[in-house]
Amino acid sequence: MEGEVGFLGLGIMGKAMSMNLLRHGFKVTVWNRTLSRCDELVEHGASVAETPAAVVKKCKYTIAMLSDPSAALSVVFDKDGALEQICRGKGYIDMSTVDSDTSTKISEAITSKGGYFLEAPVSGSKKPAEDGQLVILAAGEKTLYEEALPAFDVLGKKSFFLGKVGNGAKMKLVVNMIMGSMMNAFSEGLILADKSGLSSQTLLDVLDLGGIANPMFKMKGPTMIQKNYSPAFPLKHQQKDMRLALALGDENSVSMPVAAASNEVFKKARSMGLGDLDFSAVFEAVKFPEGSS
Ligand SMILES: NC(=O)C1=CN([C@@H]2O[C@H](COP(=O)(O)OP(=O)(O)OC[C@H]3O[C@@H](n4cnc5c(N)ncnc54)[C@H](OP(=O)(O)O)[C@@H]3O)[C@@H](O)[C@H]2O)C=CC1
Ligand SMILES: O=CCCC(=O)O
Repeated sequence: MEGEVGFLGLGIMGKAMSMNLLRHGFKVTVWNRTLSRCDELVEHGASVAETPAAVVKKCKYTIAMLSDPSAALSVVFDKDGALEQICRGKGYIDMSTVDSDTSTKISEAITSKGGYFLEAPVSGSKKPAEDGQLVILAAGEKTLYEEALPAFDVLGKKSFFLGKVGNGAKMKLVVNMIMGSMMNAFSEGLILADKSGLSSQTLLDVLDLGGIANPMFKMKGPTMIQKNYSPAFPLKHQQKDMRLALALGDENSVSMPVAAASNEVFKKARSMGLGDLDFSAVFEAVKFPEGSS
Protein backbone atom coordinates (compact mmCIF):
# COMPACT_ATOMS: atom_id res chain seq x y z
CA MET A 1 0.00 0.00 0.00
CA GLU A 2 2.30 2.73 -1.18
CA GLY A 3 1.62 6.41 -0.50
CA GLU A 4 -0.84 8.06 1.79
CA VAL A 5 -3.82 6.07 3.16
CA GLY A 6 -7.08 7.96 3.68
CA PHE A 7 -9.29 7.28 6.71
CA LEU A 8 -12.92 8.46 6.95
CA GLY A 9 -14.64 8.22 10.35
CA LEU A 10 -12.82 8.59 13.66
CA GLY A 11 -15.30 7.12 16.10
CA ILE A 12 -14.33 4.49 18.67
CA MET A 13 -13.08 2.11 15.99
CA GLY A 14 -11.81 4.53 13.37
CA LYS A 15 -9.69 6.41 15.86
CA ALA A 16 -8.07 3.23 17.20
CA MET A 17 -7.51 1.81 13.72
CA SER A 18 -6.02 4.95 12.18
CA MET A 19 -3.82 5.42 15.26
CA ASN A 20 -2.57 1.88 14.74
CA LEU A 21 -1.74 2.54 11.09
CA LEU A 22 0.22 5.64 12.12
CA ARG A 23 2.09 3.69 14.79
CA HIS A 24 3.15 1.18 12.14
CA GLY A 25 4.59 3.79 9.81
CA PHE A 26 1.67 4.38 7.42
CA LYS A 27 1.13 7.95 6.27
CA VAL A 28 -2.53 8.67 7.02
CA THR A 29 -4.86 11.50 5.99
CA VAL A 30 -7.98 11.58 8.12
CA TRP A 31 -11.44 13.13 7.85
CA ASN A 32 -14.28 13.06 10.35
CA ARG A 33 -17.72 14.72 10.13
CA THR A 34 -16.96 16.44 13.44
CA LEU A 35 -13.60 17.74 12.34
CA SER A 36 -12.30 18.44 15.86
CA ARG A 37 -12.03 14.67 16.38
CA CYS A 38 -9.09 14.75 13.93
CA ASP A 39 -6.94 16.78 16.37
CA GLU A 40 -5.68 13.83 18.39
CA LEU A 41 -4.67 12.00 15.22
CA VAL A 42 -2.81 15.06 13.98
CA GLU A 43 -0.82 15.06 17.24
CA HIS A 44 0.28 11.55 16.25
CA GLY A 45 1.35 12.53 12.75
CA ALA A 46 -1.81 12.36 10.62
CA SER A 47 -2.76 14.96 8.03
CA VAL A 48 -6.33 16.23 7.80
CA ALA A 49 -8.51 16.84 4.76
CA GLU A 50 -11.66 18.94 4.86
CA THR A 51 -13.95 16.57 2.95
CA PRO A 52 -14.14 12.89 1.96
CA ALA A 53 -13.56 14.01 -1.65
CA ALA A 54 -10.34 15.76 -0.63
CA VAL A 55 -9.14 12.59 1.11
CA VAL A 56 -9.77 10.46 -1.98
CA LYS A 57 -8.12 13.04 -4.22
CA LYS A 58 -4.95 12.84 -2.13
CA CYS A 59 -4.84 9.09 -1.44
CA LYS A 60 -4.73 6.03 -3.64
CA TYR A 61 -6.48 3.99 -0.92
CA THR A 62 -9.25 5.23 1.36
CA ILE A 63 -10.69 3.31 4.31
CA ALA A 64 -14.10 4.19 5.80
CA MET A 65 -15.33 3.25 9.29
CA LEU A 66 -18.77 4.81 9.75
CA SER A 67 -21.70 4.19 12.02
CA ASP A 68 -24.38 2.71 9.77
CA PRO A 69 -25.76 2.40 6.22
CA SER A 70 -26.97 5.98 6.05
CA ALA A 71 -23.57 7.35 7.15
CA ALA A 72 -21.71 5.03 4.75
CA LEU A 73 -23.91 6.16 1.83
CA SER A 74 -23.77 9.83 2.74
CA VAL A 75 -19.95 9.90 2.88
CA VAL A 76 -19.79 8.43 -0.63
CA PHE A 77 -22.74 10.06 -2.43
CA ASP A 78 -23.30 13.48 -0.83
CA LYS A 79 -21.74 16.73 -2.03
CA ASP A 80 -17.97 16.65 -1.43
CA GLY A 81 -18.34 12.91 -0.95
CA ALA A 82 -15.75 10.27 -1.79
CA LEU A 83 -17.33 9.44 -5.16
CA GLU A 84 -16.52 12.86 -6.60
CA GLN A 85 -12.81 12.03 -6.70
CA ILE A 86 -12.94 8.31 -7.41
CA CYS A 87 -11.25 7.50 -10.68
CA ARG A 88 -9.29 4.69 -12.26
CA GLY A 89 -6.78 3.16 -9.85
CA LYS A 90 -8.34 4.48 -6.63
CA GLY A 91 -9.27 1.89 -3.98
CA TYR A 92 -12.17 2.38 -1.53
CA ILE A 93 -12.42 0.01 1.44
CA ASP A 94 -15.53 0.25 3.60
CA MET A 95 -15.00 -1.40 7.00
CA SER A 96 -18.29 -0.18 8.52
CA THR A 97 -20.93 -2.73 9.49
CA VAL A 98 -23.69 -2.33 6.90
CA ASP A 99 -26.07 -4.57 4.96
CA SER A 100 -25.16 -6.09 1.61
CA ASP A 101 -27.50 -3.74 -0.34
CA THR A 102 -25.65 -0.70 0.99
CA SER A 103 -22.31 -2.25 0.19
CA THR A 104 -23.47 -3.19 -3.31
CA LYS A 105 -24.71 0.36 -4.01
CA ILE A 106 -21.36 1.79 -2.97
CA SER A 107 -19.45 -0.86 -4.93
CA GLU A 108 -21.41 -0.19 -8.13
CA ALA A 109 -20.85 3.56 -7.89
CA ILE A 110 -17.13 3.21 -7.21
CA THR A 111 -16.51 0.65 -9.94
CA SER A 112 -18.59 2.62 -12.49
CA LYS A 113 -15.99 5.37 -12.15
CA GLY A 114 -13.07 2.99 -12.61
CA GLY A 115 -12.27 2.60 -8.91
CA TYR A 116 -11.88 -0.61 -6.91
CA PHE A 117 -14.12 -1.55 -3.99
CA LEU A 118 -13.72 -3.85 -1.02
CA GLU A 119 -16.05 -4.25 1.95
CA ALA A 120 -14.16 -5.31 5.05
CA PRO A 121 -16.24 -5.20 8.24
CA VAL A 122 -14.51 -6.41 11.37
CA SER A 123 -15.14 -8.63 14.34
CA GLY A 124 -13.57 -7.39 17.57
CA SER A 125 -14.14 -4.20 19.48
CA LYS A 126 -12.26 -1.18 20.88
CA LYS A 127 -9.43 -3.09 22.59
CA PRO A 128 -8.72 -5.46 19.67
CA ALA A 129 -8.79 -2.39 17.40
CA GLU A 130 -6.20 -0.71 19.62
CA ASP A 131 -4.10 -3.87 19.73
CA GLY A 132 -4.35 -4.75 16.01
CA GLN A 133 -6.28 -7.92 16.85
CA LEU A 134 -9.40 -7.51 14.70
CA VAL A 135 -10.81 -10.23 12.46
CA ILE A 136 -11.34 -8.81 8.98
CA LEU A 137 -14.21 -10.09 6.82
CA ALA A 138 -13.40 -8.84 3.34
CA ALA A 139 -15.25 -9.29 0.07
CA GLY A 140 -15.23 -7.63 -3.33
CA GLU A 141 -12.23 -6.86 -5.51
CA LYS A 142 -9.57 -9.50 -4.84
CA THR A 143 -6.75 -7.32 -6.18
CA LEU A 144 -7.63 -4.59 -3.73
CA TYR A 145 -7.76 -7.17 -0.93
CA GLU A 146 -4.24 -8.28 -1.76
CA GLU A 147 -3.00 -4.71 -1.96
CA ALA A 148 -4.63 -3.91 1.40
CA LEU A 149 -3.09 -6.87 3.23
CA PRO A 150 -0.17 -4.86 4.69
CA ALA A 151 -2.73 -2.59 6.37
CA PHE A 152 -5.00 -5.49 7.35
CA ASP A 153 -1.99 -7.24 8.92
CA VAL A 154 -1.52 -4.19 11.15
CA LEU A 155 -5.23 -3.84 11.99
CA GLY A 156 -6.09 -7.48 12.48
CA LYS A 157 -4.91 -10.89 13.60
CA LYS A 158 -6.65 -12.66 10.70
CA SER A 159 -8.21 -11.63 7.40
CA PHE A 160 -10.76 -13.66 5.44
CA PHE A 161 -11.56 -13.08 1.76
CA LEU A 162 -15.18 -14.15 1.32
CA GLY A 163 -15.76 -13.63 -2.40
CA LYS A 164 -18.31 -11.29 -3.93
CA VAL A 165 -19.48 -7.99 -2.45
CA GLY A 166 -22.14 -8.60 0.19
CA ASN A 167 -20.59 -11.74 1.65
CA GLY A 168 -18.47 -9.76 4.13
CA ALA A 169 -21.49 -7.74 5.24
CA LYS A 170 -23.61 -10.87 5.62
CA MET A 171 -20.94 -12.75 7.61
CA LYS A 172 -20.56 -9.78 9.94
CA LEU A 173 -24.33 -9.55 10.51
CA VAL A 174 -24.60 -13.28 11.25
CA VAL A 175 -21.80 -13.00 13.82
CA ASN A 176 -23.31 -9.94 15.50
CA MET A 177 -26.79 -11.47 15.51
CA ILE A 178 -25.37 -14.39 17.49
CA MET A 179 -23.50 -12.01 19.79
CA GLY A 180 -26.57 -9.86 20.50
CA SER A 181 -28.68 -12.92 21.33
CA MET A 182 -25.93 -14.27 23.58
CA MET A 183 -25.74 -10.96 25.43
CA ASN A 184 -29.46 -11.14 26.15
CA ALA A 185 -29.27 -14.73 27.38
CA PHE A 186 -26.28 -13.83 29.54
CA SER A 187 -28.16 -10.86 31.04
CA GLU A 188 -31.16 -13.05 31.85
CA GLY A 189 -28.87 -15.61 33.46
CA LEU A 190 -27.19 -13.00 35.66
CA ILE A 191 -30.58 -11.73 36.82
CA LEU A 192 -31.98 -15.21 37.37
CA ALA A 193 -28.97 -16.13 39.50
CA ASP A 194 -29.25 -12.94 41.54
CA LYS A 195 -33.02 -13.23 42.11
CA SER A 196 -32.56 -16.87 43.09
CA GLY A 197 -30.16 -15.84 45.83
CA LEU A 198 -26.98 -16.92 44.02
CA SER A 199 -23.75 -14.97 43.74
CA SER A 200 -23.24 -13.31 40.34
CA GLN A 201 -19.47 -13.68 40.68
CA THR A 202 -19.82 -17.41 41.35
CA LEU A 203 -22.00 -17.73 38.25
CA LEU A 204 -19.22 -16.04 36.21
CA ASP A 205 -16.66 -18.43 37.69
CA VAL A 206 -18.82 -21.47 36.87
CA LEU A 207 -19.48 -20.26 33.31
CA ASP A 208 -15.80 -19.64 32.73
CA LEU A 209 -14.90 -23.22 33.57
CA GLY A 210 -17.47 -24.91 31.37
CA GLY A 211 -18.32 -25.55 27.74
CA ILE A 212 -19.94 -22.13 27.20
CA ALA A 213 -16.95 -20.14 28.47
CA ASN A 214 -16.16 -17.31 26.06
CA PRO A 215 -14.20 -14.03 25.99
CA MET A 216 -17.37 -11.91 25.93
CA PHE A 217 -18.81 -13.32 29.17
CA LYS A 218 -15.37 -13.12 30.76
CA MET A 219 -14.80 -9.49 29.78
CA LYS A 220 -18.30 -8.04 30.11
CA GLY A 221 -19.56 -10.01 33.15
CA PRO A 222 -17.56 -8.14 35.81
CA THR A 223 -18.32 -4.70 34.32
CA MET A 224 -22.03 -5.50 34.02
CA ILE A 225 -22.16 -6.46 37.70
CA GLN A 226 -20.56 -3.08 38.47
CA LYS A 227 -22.98 -1.28 36.10
CA ASN A 228 -20.00 0.05 34.16
CA TYR A 229 -21.20 0.54 30.60
CA SER A 230 -18.41 2.72 29.24
CA PRO A 231 -18.88 2.19 25.49
CA ALA A 232 -16.61 -0.15 23.55
CA PHE A 233 -19.38 -1.24 21.18
CA PRO A 234 -22.29 1.23 21.42
CA LEU A 235 -25.66 -0.37 22.02
CA LYS A 236 -27.29 1.62 19.18
CA HIS A 237 -24.91 -0.09 16.73
CA GLN A 238 -25.67 -3.54 18.13
CA GLN A 239 -29.40 -2.85 17.67
CA LYS A 240 -28.71 -1.68 14.09
CA ASP A 241 -26.92 -4.99 13.47
CA MET A 242 -29.82 -7.02 14.92
CA ARG A 243 -32.21 -5.09 12.65
CA LEU A 244 -30.06 -5.68 9.57
CA ALA A 245 -29.55 -9.36 10.45
CA LEU A 246 -33.31 -9.82 10.87
CA ALA A 247 -33.82 -8.25 7.43
CA LEU A 248 -31.29 -10.75 6.05
CA GLY A 249 -33.35 -13.48 7.74
CA ASP A 250 -36.50 -12.13 6.04
CA GLU A 251 -34.81 -12.16 2.63
CA ASN A 252 -33.80 -15.79 3.13
CA SER A 253 -37.01 -16.96 4.89
CA VAL A 254 -35.03 -17.87 7.99
CA SER A 255 -37.09 -17.82 11.17
CA MET A 256 -35.07 -16.25 14.02
CA PRO A 257 -37.33 -15.94 17.06
CA VAL A 258 -34.41 -15.68 19.48
CA ALA A 259 -32.80 -12.82 17.54
CA ALA A 260 -36.18 -11.11 17.11
CA ALA A 261 -36.82 -11.20 20.86
CA SER A 262 -33.29 -9.91 21.53
CA ASN A 263 -33.81 -7.08 19.08
CA GLU A 264 -36.92 -6.03 21.02
CA VAL A 265 -34.87 -5.76 24.19
CA PHE A 266 -32.16 -3.72 22.44
CA LYS A 267 -34.90 -1.43 21.07
CA LYS A 268 -36.27 -1.03 24.56
CA ALA A 269 -32.79 -0.22 25.85
CA ARG A 270 -32.48 2.48 23.19
CA SER A 271 -35.84 3.91 24.25
CA MET A 272 -34.51 4.01 27.82
CA GLY A 273 -31.70 6.31 26.58
CA LEU A 274 -28.98 3.63 26.73
CA GLY A 275 -28.02 3.75 23.02
CA ASP A 276 -24.67 5.45 23.48
CA LEU A 277 -23.58 3.12 26.27
CA ASP A 278 -21.90 -0.21 25.71
CA PHE A 279 -24.18 -2.90 24.27
CA SER A 280 -23.89 -4.79 27.57
CA ALA A 281 -26.17 -2.08 29.03
CA VAL A 282 -29.00 -4.16 27.57
CA PHE A 283 -28.68 -5.80 31.02
CA GLU A 284 -30.53 -2.77 32.44
CA ALA A 285 -33.43 -3.26 30.01
CA VAL A 286 -33.61 -6.94 30.95
CA LYS A 287 -33.57 -6.00 34.66
CA PHE A 288 -36.39 -3.52 34.33
CA PRO A 289 -39.02 -4.80 31.91
CA GLU A 290 -41.46 -2.38 30.22
CA GLY A 291 -43.74 -0.70 32.70
CA SER A 292 -41.66 -1.46 35.79
CA SER A 293 -39.78 1.29 37.57
N1 LIG B 1 -17.30 -0.27 18.47
C1 LIG B 1 -17.15 -1.55 18.16
O1 LIG B 1 -16.84 -2.39 19.03
C2 LIG B 1 -17.34 -2.03 16.77
C3 LIG B 1 -18.02 -1.32 15.81
N2 LIG B 1 -18.16 -1.84 14.55
C4 LIG B 1 -18.85 -1.08 13.52
O2 LIG B 1 -17.94 -0.07 13.09
C5 LIG B 1 -18.64 1.12 12.73
C6 LIG B 1 -18.12 2.27 13.59
O3 LIG B 1 -18.36 1.95 14.94
P1 LIG B 1 -17.84 2.88 16.13
O4 LIG B 1 -16.53 3.45 15.80
O5 LIG B 1 -18.02 2.09 17.36
O6 LIG B 1 -18.94 4.02 16.08
P2 LIG B 1 -18.93 5.49 16.67
O7 LIG B 1 -20.36 5.81 16.94
O8 LIG B 1 -17.95 5.63 17.75
O9 LIG B 1 -18.43 6.37 15.42
C7 LIG B 1 -19.25 6.54 14.29
C8 LIG B 1 -18.51 7.34 13.23
O10 LIG B 1 -19.40 7.56 12.13
C9 LIG B 1 -19.46 8.97 11.88
N3 LIG B 1 -20.77 9.32 11.34
C10 LIG B 1 -21.99 9.02 11.86
N4 LIG B 1 -22.97 9.49 11.05
C11 LIG B 1 -22.36 10.12 10.03
C12 LIG B 1 -22.82 10.78 8.86
N5 LIG B 1 -24.14 10.91 8.59
N6 LIG B 1 -21.91 11.29 8.02
C13 LIG B 1 -20.59 11.16 8.27
N7 LIG B 1 -20.08 10.54 9.33
C14 LIG B 1 -20.95 10.00 10.20
C15 LIG B 1 -19.19 9.61 13.21
O11 LIG B 1 -18.80 10.96 13.02
P3 LIG B 1 -18.99 12.06 14.19
O12 LIG B 1 -17.76 11.95 15.05
O13 LIG B 1 -19.09 13.35 13.48
O14 LIG B 1 -20.25 11.70 14.93
C16 LIG B 1 -18.05 8.73 13.71
O15 LIG B 1 -16.85 9.06 13.06
C17 LIG B 1 -20.12 0.78 12.94
O16 LIG B 1 -20.64 0.35 11.72
C18 LIG B 1 -20.10 -0.35 13.95
O17 LIG B 1 -21.25 -1.16 13.88
C19 LIG B 1 -17.60 -3.02 14.19
C20 LIG B 1 -16.92 -3.75 15.09
C21 LIG B 1 -16.76 -3.35 16.46
O1 LIG C 1 -19.49 -5.11 15.83
C1 LIG C 1 -18.99 -5.17 16.96
C2 LIG C 1 -18.36 -6.39 17.41
C3 LIG C 1 -17.85 -6.31 18.80
C4 LIG C 1 -17.07 -7.56 19.09
O2 LIG C 1 -16.81 -8.38 18.19
O3 LIG C 1 -16.68 -7.70 20.27
